[in-house]
Amino acid sequence: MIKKIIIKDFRSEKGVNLSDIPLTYEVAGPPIGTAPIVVVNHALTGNSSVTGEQGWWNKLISDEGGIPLSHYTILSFNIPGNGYDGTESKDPESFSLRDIATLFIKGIEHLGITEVYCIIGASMGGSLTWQMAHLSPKLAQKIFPIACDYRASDWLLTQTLIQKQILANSSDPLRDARIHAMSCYRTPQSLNIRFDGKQEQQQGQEQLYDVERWLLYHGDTLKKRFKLSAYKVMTHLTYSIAVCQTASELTQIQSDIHMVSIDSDLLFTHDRAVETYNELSRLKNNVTLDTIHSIHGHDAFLMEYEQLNKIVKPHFPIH
Ligand SMILES: CC(=O)SCCNC(=O)CCNC(=O)[C@H](O)C(C)(C)COP(=O)(O)OP(=O)(O)OC[C@H]1O[C@@H](n2cnc3c(N)ncnc32)[C@H](O)[C@@H]1OP(=O)(O)O
Repeated sequence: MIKKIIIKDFRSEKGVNLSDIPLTYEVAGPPIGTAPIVVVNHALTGNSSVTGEQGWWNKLISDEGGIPLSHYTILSFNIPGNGYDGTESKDPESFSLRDIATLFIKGIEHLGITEVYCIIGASMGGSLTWQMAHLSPKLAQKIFPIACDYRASDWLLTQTLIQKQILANSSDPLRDARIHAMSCYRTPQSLNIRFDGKQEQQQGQEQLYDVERWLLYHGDTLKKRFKLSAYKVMTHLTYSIAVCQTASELTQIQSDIHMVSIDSDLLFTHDRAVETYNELSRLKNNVTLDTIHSIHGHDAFLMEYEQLNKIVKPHFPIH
């Protein structure tokens, strides 16, 4: 069930004073106060529905997965304006990722939570995890930033600009932005092996390669469940990832840091994660980096559950 709290006074990074910001969230597993709390941050097109039949990370967060749902309280906020929180943003650039992290921290305080066991998220949700821990260095015992970066790389800014151009100029902006995004979420190898140049005959329909039909399917599917205004909000948030300028500035985080990277990720590339880890682990003891080996690229955080669960599980013991 989606619940709502109101954040009373908030000054955004842009310097705008805002009052009464609705922040919606879901809780799964044991009620708040009865088990260690895990805050889960969603990515670009995600939402607060993490677990259960429709939950987007239900293969990670379940008694069979890496985070046993019977033993950990899962708290997940909707990013304001993501289209699942009942609001529609008039200005997609009103919040930065740092603003969202501040709002989530205020939300946690509002719910009376003083200790968080873990903050976890992947992709933009992973960057949000870095940002929350950087803003509130003692908030969580451990953090899991997965397939993400603490600062938008020039490569990510390149892809974001393409996304913005498509959103501004296409006659079917959400579909076309999704198609381009899917090409960043997979690898050439993943698509080449899967589709192998095939072209299924479709009676009475335009003849397309299977990969083209798959891309169009994803474009059309997103249009059915996502608002254009929300996609613009989320695209701006991706653009605004700027926790700090150098990895050494992340040392102020007091939580144990468990980074996870995907060796074939074309969006948040593995070499950047290794650089961050090398710099951080030189200065700080409690940092680890695990690598998911996959041909699929960025999407592997939603596909390679055998590996992801194996990495995460030892950090979520059953008490
Ligand atoms: C900055 C950030 O935060 S980025 C992070 C954002 N990440 C995302 O949004 C994730 C995007 N990726 C997806 O959504 C992926 O589909 C995943 C990772 C969830 C699942 O990947 P896969 O298991 O390979 O599934 P796949 O992509 O093939 O999707 C399956 C669907 O495609 C359909 N499909 C498969 N092949 C074709 C084809 N040739 N033509 C048309 N449809 C097809 C299937 O019928 C199925 O439909 P259904 O979901 O309605 O049942």
